[in-house]
Amino acid sequence: MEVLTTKEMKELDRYTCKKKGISSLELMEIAGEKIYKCILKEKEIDPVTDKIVIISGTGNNGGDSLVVARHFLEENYKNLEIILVGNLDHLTEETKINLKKLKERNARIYYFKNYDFYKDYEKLIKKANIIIEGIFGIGLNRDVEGIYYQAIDGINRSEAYTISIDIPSGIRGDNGLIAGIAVKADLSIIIHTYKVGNLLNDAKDSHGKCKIVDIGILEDVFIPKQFLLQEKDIKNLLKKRRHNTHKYDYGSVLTIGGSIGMMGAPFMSAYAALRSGSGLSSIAVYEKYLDLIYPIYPEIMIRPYRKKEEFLEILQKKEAIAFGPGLGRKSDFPFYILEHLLKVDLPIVIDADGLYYFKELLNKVKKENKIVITPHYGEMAMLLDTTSENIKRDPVSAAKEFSEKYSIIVLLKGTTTLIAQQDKIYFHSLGNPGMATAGSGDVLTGIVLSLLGQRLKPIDACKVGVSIHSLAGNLAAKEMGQYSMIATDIIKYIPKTLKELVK
Ligand SMILES: NC(=O)C1=CN([C@@H]2O[C@H](COP(=O)(O)OP(=O)(O)OC[C@H]3O[C@@H](n4cnc5c(N)ncnc54)[C@H](OP(=O)(O)O)[C@@H]3O)[C@@H](O)[C@H]2O)[C@@H](O)CC1
Ligand SMILES: [K+]
Repeated sequence: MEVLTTKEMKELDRYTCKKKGISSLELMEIAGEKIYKCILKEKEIDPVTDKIVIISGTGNNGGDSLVVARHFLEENYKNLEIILVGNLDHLTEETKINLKKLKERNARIYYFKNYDFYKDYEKLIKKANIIIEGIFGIGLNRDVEGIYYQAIDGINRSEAYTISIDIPSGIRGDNGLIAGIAVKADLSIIIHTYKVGNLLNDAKDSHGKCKIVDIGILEDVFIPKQFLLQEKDIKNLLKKRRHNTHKYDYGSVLTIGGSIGMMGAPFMSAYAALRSGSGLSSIAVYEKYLDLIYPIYPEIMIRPYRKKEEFLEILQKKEAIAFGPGLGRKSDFPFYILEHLLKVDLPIVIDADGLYYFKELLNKVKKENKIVITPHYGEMAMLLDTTSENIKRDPVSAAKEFSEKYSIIVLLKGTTTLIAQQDKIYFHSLGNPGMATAGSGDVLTGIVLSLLGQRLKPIDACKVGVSIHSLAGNLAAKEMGQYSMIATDIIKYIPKTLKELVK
């Protein structure tokens, strides 16, 4: 399923109208009807006892909500009030026409034009047990203030079941950030497909359940570049094992990492790799730190190195490398190691402190390198010499531009994780907030490492890797709860996840 920018969505609206020979009013009519039907499918509403308030803005999102209102009215829903928020001079043509149609049907319409109306607004909302809001859609272009702020605040104070049209009002369509305040919906009915703002940053905390409605948008000349990853997209990428195989067929993988106080990180990566199917999994650790290791997992080999020759020896027969978990930033040796790794033809996943060394060696990256980097927003900001706030504002461009510039895959971790391969972006949105816990990233690194070692293409290793990580994380959250789950719990549920995925 593709993910659109707001600009692309608007262009497709226009294109569809032109190609089908319909007006944007007619397209709004289709949207309104589909939204109305979707509401009734999702929520049982009694025409006599339920109290519905529909809150409309002056733009076309409001227009959609007014069409919905008309359908309720025509189907004899008795307790229906409509509140129009904003200056009537700003009504779009389509919204103006739909308002007129409601007036002709004697709908109960109220106007929230200034602060004086707030008390009445509160009263109306208090009575409602269902709110449908179309204050702002993807046309939101600045912070929410004044009566708009009050309108949204009122909705959030009420206990009514809240339905947002296209996107909860106050969420920015292109980055999912809250513009001062945003509706907290129970259900969001998204028109045509996900827009970027339906997925990133604050989106998940405001949308509630998401439903998509098809309004017949035409995409015949549109080449999508952004996609939402779904379970079906990764299902066939992992094959059943053949009998006539041995451990080297599943890859011998190596995690390079560990330093004082951070020995758990490479262990989690190496162990997650084993649980994800690697034939052999080793840790390369600087000899100085050897005494700090307590070998908790007997299946993992520990390979100390002191000099370059010893390190080269360890690399033999390895299929893939993870560079960075718990590596620290105190020594220069990792520079030499990474410099060497960039010269040999091995897939490599770079995470955590490894990214700090990688930044210094960016000029040595070659097109033929198979590199995956797995930064979170803070690490992406470090790589781009900017702030996390800037990355939040436009994570898609940050990941895309970095991937394009260095011909590497950027797996940018967040509430929705992005995987950028040049100009193509995959959104992955299945995890849960319990996964924001120490070592969770090391586990992801280990899973991706394992899949690279099993010779999946780097892009597929990322797609499958984030999916295994989140699905295992969701199982961990189910049993341990989001507060208590820890990174090793995610590893614990990799087996169950893989059993489901490879059938
Ligand atoms: N064919 C169609 O037309 C179809 C349309 N569709 C629907 O249209 C929606 C997009 O509609 P839209 O572009 O009219 O903008 P919308 O989201 O309603 O915003 C309203 C206006 O508010 C203003 N404004 C912005 N920020 C503000 C702020 N902070 N505080 C105060 N005012 C602010 C700004 O106007 P401005 O003041 O900048 O002139 C903006 O234009 C889309 O989400 C979908 O629901 C679909 O049904 C498909 C068919
Ligand atoms: K809305």
